[in-house]
Amino acid sequence: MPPPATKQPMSGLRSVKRDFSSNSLRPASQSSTTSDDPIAWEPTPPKKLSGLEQRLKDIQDALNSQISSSESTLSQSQSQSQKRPSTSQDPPAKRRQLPQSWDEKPHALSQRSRAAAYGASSSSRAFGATRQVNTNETLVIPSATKSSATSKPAPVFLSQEQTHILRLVESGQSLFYTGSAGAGKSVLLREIIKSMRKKYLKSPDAVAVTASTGIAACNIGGVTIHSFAGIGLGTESAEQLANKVQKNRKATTRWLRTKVLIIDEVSMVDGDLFDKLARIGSIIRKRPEPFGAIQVVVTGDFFQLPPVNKGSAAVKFAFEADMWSQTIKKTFNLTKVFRQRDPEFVDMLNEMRFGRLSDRSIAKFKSLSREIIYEDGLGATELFPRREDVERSNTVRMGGITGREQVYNAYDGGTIADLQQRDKMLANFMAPKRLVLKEGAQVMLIKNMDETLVNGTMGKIIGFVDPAAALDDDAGKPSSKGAKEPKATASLGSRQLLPMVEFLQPGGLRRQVIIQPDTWKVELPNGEVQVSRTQIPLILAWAMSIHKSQGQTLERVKVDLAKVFEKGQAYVALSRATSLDGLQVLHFDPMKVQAHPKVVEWSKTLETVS
Ligand SMILES: Nc1ncnc2c1ncn2[C@@H]1O[C@H](COP(=O)(O)OP(=O)(O)OP(=O)(O)O)[C@@H](O)[C@H]1O
Repeated sequence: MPPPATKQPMSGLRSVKRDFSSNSLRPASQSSTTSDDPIAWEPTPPKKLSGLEQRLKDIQDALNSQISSSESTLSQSQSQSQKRPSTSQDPPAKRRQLPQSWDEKPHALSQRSRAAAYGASSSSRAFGATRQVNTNETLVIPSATKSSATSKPAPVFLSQEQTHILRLVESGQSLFYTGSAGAGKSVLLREIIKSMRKKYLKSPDAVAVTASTGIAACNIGGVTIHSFAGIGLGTESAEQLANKVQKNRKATTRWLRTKVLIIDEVSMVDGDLFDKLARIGSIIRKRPEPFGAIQVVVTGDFFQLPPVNKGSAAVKFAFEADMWSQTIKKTFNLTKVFRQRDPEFVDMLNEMRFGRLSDRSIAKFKSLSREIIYEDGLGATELFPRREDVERSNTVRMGGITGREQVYNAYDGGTIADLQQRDKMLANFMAPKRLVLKEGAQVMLIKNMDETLVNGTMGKIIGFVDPAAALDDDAGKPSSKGAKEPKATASLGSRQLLPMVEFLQPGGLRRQVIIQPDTWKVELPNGEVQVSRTQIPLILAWAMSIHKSQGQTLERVKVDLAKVFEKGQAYVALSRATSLDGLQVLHFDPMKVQAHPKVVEWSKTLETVS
């Protein structure tokens, strides 16, 4: 029998590919210690591995090989079907030795901490105890038992649609591209930024990377559009703002040197602001064209979060700006959805995006109120509209575990002198100023580390490692290169314990990693670092704000729609999930998932070309 035809997950109006012209658009310590000292890490890690970093790498490598060997032990005692089939071509297993100090401290610690982290479970599986609950109202997701140090997902290749847009940008076209949540807008944007920076290699400040909000800007390594433009809050008229910019040498230079202006998350850019920016560009660059003839590349999804409302004034979207159609010469809609593979879920989300839910989808969303038990012990991330709810939820969960605790205070830097503005900008970083971690805490990685450890990967703290002690045990011994490295700790600064996390990867694979601090920067196109933060790239992940979740891909999501108040919020929250099985929705109400009428109307004016 031929296999049933599989449906390709596509975004809304998926039978058509849109390519519309502007004309059609309307305008580890031994005891329970808590360290609270600031971390004195250097903001920029050295390229060459220092002695300490090399030691951490050795520990990590040894840990990886240990995971592999423990997996084979586990496999033997379990079903043969879980074994990786071995072939005669398999290379012999390479045995790595843990440094002596690791055996004495972190490894022993890791055994203890697992017991603490996973409660009564004596299972050798790291992710929690199993629960034999399976009723009609409960979904039980069994835990996988595999471990992995090196699992690699397929590399991402741009789709034809994405490549086409990239080529147009490379040819100098000003354009806007959109697409539903998970259609690969951010992936494409990263390629566009890379390519544009390569194109203007000799004048790095020619490429201005901006976004509507600080969080979105941080996600793409750029600045807010306000910051780029040098307009403060931007409340004055375009002429007054241009005057202000002209008095600011740095801001004027930025406007003059920019050849490509990238604006991400445009749904949150106010229409009046768009017009003002277009006009300021003309004035500063003394060119009549909008933005003074800078190539403008805009992306975002107007069905997601709208501009922040100014009091009682009606929302004005960027596509309503007078200058929109004069600036944007081509508009594209990415039609293939990557985040969700299940066509039913993709269709449900698209119906929600357009505010046209079928009875079937409503019934399906309502059925998602069931409890989900993840037997590997990693729960869903609950998404809340308000930050206070996020903090309360994470604090309550932290209070419920008894593992050892470590406090990491971020090291902040940058050129901004205005303390209020600096604090505001720092608050946009995903990394908090003060990060409290505990053994057993559910965490999310907030940096891409490699192909499998990416922003959004979930895990649990299984212990804290003292890398400096590991080095001291060998102090005075020659390094692999023969040189003594007694001062290697200087590259990391303090002797603070580093968290060891067991991450859960696609397919249930587990991976243990020691997490080192990382640095986030808000950088102007000329390389000036306005603010920077060095912190451990982890956040507590029992709860997260919907605002911060924008742009994220999450496997386990819980949303209580009773708390959602803004149009687009429900769509953003629910579309973070990769599957229906990993999504719990409480108080589903079709009224809560309305699309903004202006956006629905606007989307109808878009010309479609097959
Ligand atoms: N060409 C591609 N091939 C395979 N996977 C892709 C491709 N493009 C994007 N993805 C994957 O799809 C997921 C969603 O991508 P991305 O975050 O870029 O979507 P988005 O349109 O920006 O979503 P949102 O609007 O929700 O922020 C990511 O996991 C990403 O790795």
